[in-house]
Amino acid sequence: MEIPQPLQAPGPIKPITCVEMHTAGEPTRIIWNGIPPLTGTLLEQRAQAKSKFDEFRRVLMLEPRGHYDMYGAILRPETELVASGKAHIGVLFMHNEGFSTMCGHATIALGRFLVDVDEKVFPRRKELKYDSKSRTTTLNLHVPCGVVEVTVPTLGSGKSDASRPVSFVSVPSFATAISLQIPLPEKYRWAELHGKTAVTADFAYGGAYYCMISAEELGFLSGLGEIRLQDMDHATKLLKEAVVSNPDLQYLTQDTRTAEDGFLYGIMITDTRLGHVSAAEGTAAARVQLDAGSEETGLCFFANQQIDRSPTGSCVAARVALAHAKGTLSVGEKRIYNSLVTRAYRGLSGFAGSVFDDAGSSGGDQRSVRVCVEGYAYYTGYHSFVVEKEDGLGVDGFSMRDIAL
Ligand SMILES: O=C(O)[C@H]1NCC[C@@H]1O
Repeated sequence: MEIPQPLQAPGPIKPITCVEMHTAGEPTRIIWNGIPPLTGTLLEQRAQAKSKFDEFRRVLMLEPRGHYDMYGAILRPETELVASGKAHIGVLFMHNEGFSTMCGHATIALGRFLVDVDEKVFPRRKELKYDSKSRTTTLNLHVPCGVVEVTVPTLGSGKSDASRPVSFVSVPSFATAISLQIPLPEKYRWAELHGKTAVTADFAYGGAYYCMISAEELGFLSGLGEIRLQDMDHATKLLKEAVVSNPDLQYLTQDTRTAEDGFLYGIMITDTRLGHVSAAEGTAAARVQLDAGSEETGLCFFANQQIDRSPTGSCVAARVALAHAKGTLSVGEKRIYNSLVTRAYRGLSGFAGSVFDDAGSSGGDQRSVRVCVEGYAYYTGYHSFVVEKEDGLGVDGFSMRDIAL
């Protein structure tokens, strides 16, 4: 793929150049040029991005260049694991509130992008191995939670093949609590509870920490069949606050390499009653399908109540680890995870998730499994962003939601 040249904008403006993709409807703004100087290990680079250059995130994620639900990936060609040969390239993930530890949908998009670009953008591109039997290229991506192995379908020309799914193998993933009662002090209760003072939920890690709760348990008795976004936003926000503020529940998110990464990233509302949808039921004919035995739908609120359009790859890893811990998904068995978008638009495909291997058997944590997540990503365009010096808004991105809600 030809990478476009940055705009030659007037004045002392540094253009930021991005390629745009979507994975199951969720955007990834891949930033490859105009990135501020970040040095050291990947986590040190993330700390500098947070403390010194937060305007870089705000200007690209928030309005008028982004929107409340925008997602970004910053390429980091130099990291400690790239230097030691354990990874080919690093990446930092960002969203409306800050930086995340892992992102599956962006990993799927990055897989295609990194196979398609040249050494100018991806210095170690030449080191990637092409397997002619499976017609795939594999690469190791250094993400804040560790290293994920990405397998990208590749055409004879060396470019990525959009007609087959990209897959990645997650970092060791595990359930942290099954059917846990979460007490809800009065200030954390919402209308649909109708007097209930606690809810039951599951917790799991898939590179980031998630809480899984059924729509019914939240009080939405029609499940995700009736989508009440604002009410679900309110309920998940309160539930997250109830978990995060409860000292007895801190252990649920404290099992990571760094204390900074042990936080509850998202609430996934599940609905197992919404099983398979035939192509005829969707709004578009199915073009791509992943084969799997079972299928379920979810809606994920993450970061500052951002809504994932995709089935949330890192949460698929968490959900597969959870299903395995519950004994409902055996090694190698595939399950399809839909988002509301992939359920509605059957021209898109959900993510397939399966237990890849038992991380415990290779010397890791006994409870952990590595999960294989598969999905499709597509290019949507490219941007060269500028900020003119006369622009009164400067680099202060805003969100209409903060003003209006
Ligand atoms: O697919 C994922 O894992 C992500 N999508 C947005 C929120 C998560 O980081």
